Amino acid sequence: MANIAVIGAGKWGQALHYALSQKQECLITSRTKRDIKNFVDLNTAMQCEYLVIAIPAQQIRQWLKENFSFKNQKVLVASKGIEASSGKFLNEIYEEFIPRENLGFISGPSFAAEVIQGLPCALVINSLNKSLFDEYEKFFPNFIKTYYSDDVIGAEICGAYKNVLAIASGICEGLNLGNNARASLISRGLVEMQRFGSHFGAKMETFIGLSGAGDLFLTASSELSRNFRVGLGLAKNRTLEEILEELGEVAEGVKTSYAINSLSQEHQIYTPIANEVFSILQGKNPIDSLKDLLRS
Ligand SMILES: NC(=O)c1ccc[n+]([C@@H]2O[C@H](COP(=O)([O-])OP(=O)(O)OC[C@H]3O[C@@H](n4cnc5c(N)ncnc54)[C@H](O)[C@@H]3O)[C@@H](O)[C@H]2O)c1
Ligand SMILES: O=P(O)(O)OC[C@H](O)CO
Repeated sequence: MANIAVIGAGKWGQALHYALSQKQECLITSRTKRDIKNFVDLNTAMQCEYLVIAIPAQQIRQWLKENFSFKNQKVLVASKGIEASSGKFLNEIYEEFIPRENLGFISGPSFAAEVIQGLPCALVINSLNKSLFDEYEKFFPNFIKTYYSDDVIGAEICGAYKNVLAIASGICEGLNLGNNARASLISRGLVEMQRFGSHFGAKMETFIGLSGAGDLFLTASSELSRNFRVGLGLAKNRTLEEILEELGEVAEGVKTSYAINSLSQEHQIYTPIANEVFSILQGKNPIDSLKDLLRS
């Protein structure tokens, strides 16, 4: 009988299901039935001791309220984002439903499209409970190297913030600003997200590791990133509605930029790149944003 299940059968849920099926049977469930091996209904999945939850950040609170009842499950959160309506980090939302010692958060550079092909990758499992890492580590296949960190807030901020910076990088690419501009944007973005993170207690080392620089470099330099593609579309003056409709998948950086904009105002944190992404999403011309960034 399988003891591990993935909840959410989008791109990342399916890739994690593929990876976690290499060494043991792994169940998967979703709102709509899918033709995937070991697809089960939600109730069956919820009987598992280990649950990997891969649904978009903005839907998590509602999903937990409607579907989750705690029976000592050990939960690995696979989403990357900050709740826009409240500015809450995912660990704060999850802790309203699940004790923190039963929670872990995945971070690091990991395009689902590559994981589902079994290409090598390295991930971090972040938890205040090291034994949760020890238990989950055994489930991962040989092509994924797992690292442990207890910096839950640092990993979360990296995973969420880099999506906003990937939108900025896509805009930079779409405007043909060149390699120098992109390298400057990415490195100043790294400094910016570290400044934001340290305000909330994140550790410096997290930003220079897989969760920070690793995921930022990946997402901000490839068209495989949905967030990067949102930026490309914005640079071509396409509307956000058109871009998201064509994407057909979640681009967490959009709503996360709203959350960062409010949090940075509330806590007086200097976040110029994220603020410009927010303004562009509100209709500001990207060229005006560029001029303002160069002046600030
Ligand atoms: N795709 C990747 O490469 C990747 C890698 C790492 C992390 N992530 C993160 O994983 C999360 C999911 O991304 P994805 O790529 O699977 O997105 P996706 O758009 O491919 O799929 C999202 C899934 O969530 C489900 N969903 C949407 N609203 C829901 C709700 N209210 N209740 C239950 N399920 C709901 C959808 O049915 C869909 O199956 C995001 O936070 C993303 O940042 C994605
Ligand atoms: O396609 P994106 O932009 O959602 O990025 C996917 C992953 O977070 C990369 O690690």
